[in-house]
Amino acid sequence: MNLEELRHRIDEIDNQLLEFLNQRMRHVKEVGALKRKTKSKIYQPEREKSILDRLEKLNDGLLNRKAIDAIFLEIFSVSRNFELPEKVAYLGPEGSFTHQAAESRFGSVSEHFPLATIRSVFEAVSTERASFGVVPIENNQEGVVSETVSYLAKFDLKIVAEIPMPIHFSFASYAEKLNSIKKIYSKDIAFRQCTKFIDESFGQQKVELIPVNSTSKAVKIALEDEESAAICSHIAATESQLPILFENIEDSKDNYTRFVILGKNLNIEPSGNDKTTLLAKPSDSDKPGSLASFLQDFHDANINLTKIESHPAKKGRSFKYWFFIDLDGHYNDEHVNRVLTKHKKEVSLLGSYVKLC
Ligand SMILES: O=C(O)C(=O)C[C@]1(C(=O)O)C=C[C@@H](O)C=C1
Repeated sequence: MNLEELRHRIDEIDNQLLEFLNQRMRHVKEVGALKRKTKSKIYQPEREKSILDRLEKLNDGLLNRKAIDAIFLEIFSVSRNFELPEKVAYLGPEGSFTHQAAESRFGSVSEHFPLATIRSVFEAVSTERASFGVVPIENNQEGVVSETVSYLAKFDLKIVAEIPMPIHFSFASYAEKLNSIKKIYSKDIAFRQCTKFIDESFGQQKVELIPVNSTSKAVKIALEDEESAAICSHIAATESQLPILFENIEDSKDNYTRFVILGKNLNIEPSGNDKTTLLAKPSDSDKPGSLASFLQDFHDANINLTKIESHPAKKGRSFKYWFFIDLDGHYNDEHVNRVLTKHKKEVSLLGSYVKLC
């Protein structure tokens, strides 16, 4: 087939795709109407995951799982916006890794808006200015984002989904040669995570590393000054059209950040592969063995705790700690529910959601 014939075929397939997508949206609108009547929630990540899993199994063509996810997550996003326009607050600024994470899950049709602090994302969801909020909760090189954990304890919000995302840094600048660069701007965490690249590229050369509040801010400064560069996200450099000189300059290729989606409701159905997050404040925590006996109940119920981190309770002058716990399973699973009910006075349930990492 020549180019013209191939394009003709593609056009015909696109026409059919459009017709099918419109058919799909008609059903989605009916689902939306049903949900309004029964007051059930629009975003159902466990249903989306089961569609993606089914399509992956069914698929015998060229598309891989990543491609299927990219296409269908965008379709789900359009669907949800048909049912009810979605507003998503994220920890900004625009071009931050949290922005990238939010768009990867909510698609580009949803309205995303950046907020300057983690606290303001929590407030936006609490006051229903946003239907969902996206914040980072931990990085596998740096540990937990304790601000997020503190606000999970303070606000009455739930984790409705998690987004694990590989963190890649780009090196962007208008400079034509590396040796004309005198200053590099970035967040201090990014400098820490790109030390090999900086040492190897600028070991002999005098270059100033200047920490700023965000990698997007670093891009803005580097746009104005050809003798400077930014270490930033891919999205931040490309949106501002700052040329990327090197990609993936991070020391560890296994650098992942886990983001969480915050919502107001807990009612996410079990998917069969779920994670539950809790904040535990074991009573009598001053007594020897109280934490051990609390944990023993999880062990006895055959519940796998995948994380336990102590977190300052920030109550008065005392040095009391709470425990931030992740476990395998859903709060509706019989064995999980039994232990949570036994400890209901000591435990705040932060959410059960599809396990992705
Ligand atoms: O099945 C539903 O509950 C829908 O609202 C439809 C749909 C979809 O597009 O397939 C859209 C949003 C939900 O998050 C899950 C699935």
